[in-house]
Amino acid sequence: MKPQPTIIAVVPAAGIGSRMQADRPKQYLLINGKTILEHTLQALHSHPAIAHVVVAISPEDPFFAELPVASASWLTRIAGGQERADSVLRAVATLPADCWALVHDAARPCLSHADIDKLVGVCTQQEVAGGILATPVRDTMKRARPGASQSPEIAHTECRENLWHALTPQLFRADQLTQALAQGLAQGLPITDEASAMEAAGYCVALVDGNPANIKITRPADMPLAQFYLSALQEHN
Ligand SMILES: Nc1ccn([C@@H]2O[C@H](COP(=O)(O)OP(=O)(O)OP(=O)(O)O)[C@@H](O)[C@H]2O)c(=O)n1
Ligand SMILES: C[C@](O)(CO)[C@H](O)COP(=O)(O)O
Repeated sequence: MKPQPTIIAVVPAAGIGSRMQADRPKQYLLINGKTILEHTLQALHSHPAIAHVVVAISPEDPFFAELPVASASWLTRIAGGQERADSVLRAVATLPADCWALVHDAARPCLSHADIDKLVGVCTQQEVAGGILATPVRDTMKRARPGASQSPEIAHTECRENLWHALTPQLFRADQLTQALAQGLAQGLPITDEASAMEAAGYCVALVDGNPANIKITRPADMPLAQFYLSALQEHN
């Protein structure tokens, strides 16, 4: 049995939530009386394997300082960057090299402790550089013809065998992730999650079958679904 590593959660929360079309960044919208960000931070902080939380906040953000959690001793705020990967790199680069970074979107509040346990278990017991929560694709996948049409034509059907949706958290050693992110960004690669940087750097990354309720709140239609999942989750975490 490998020793349990020190795990620090990293929460990218410096986005503007443009697709949500709200009056504030989506991580500050309320569900059951708390902001989405507070739900996410609480889900991470309340897990016994997580030693500390680092949250990336936009330097122009006027909301975070008003949250009670802003003064928590278990939380460190750092300035986010232009893109999600920049925010994550800035946060992970502050971590001790030998700890593990558990990177989780602020926009995913419906995270269960069971899923964190599953991810940590695979990453500490399998011979992999790290892993990500993910769910196998269930639907037939279509590639659209390029164009700005609201209802584009189908170009072709993609093979969905071995195709997964990447979720978060994504768990890697802080030193390896820092180097992989910096290298991927310097090369101009499309780094939309931590695993894409680690893959580009040649590392082996595990797919860990996670709960599909762990949705990323992105558009207005996601809010009632997130409220349903959060209410169900709060009986278990
Ligand atoms: N420069 C950025 C951009 C995004 N994020 C964070 O990355 C997570 C996932 O990104 P996404 O869902 O795309 O959030 P936004 O970028 O805010 O949304 P949009 O693309 O609709 O503007 C979110 O918690 C967001 O706050 C970040 O920390 N720094
Ligand atoms: C990291 C992520 O949530 C995995 O699916 C996703 O890539 C974030 O993408 P976004 O466009 O930054 O929301």
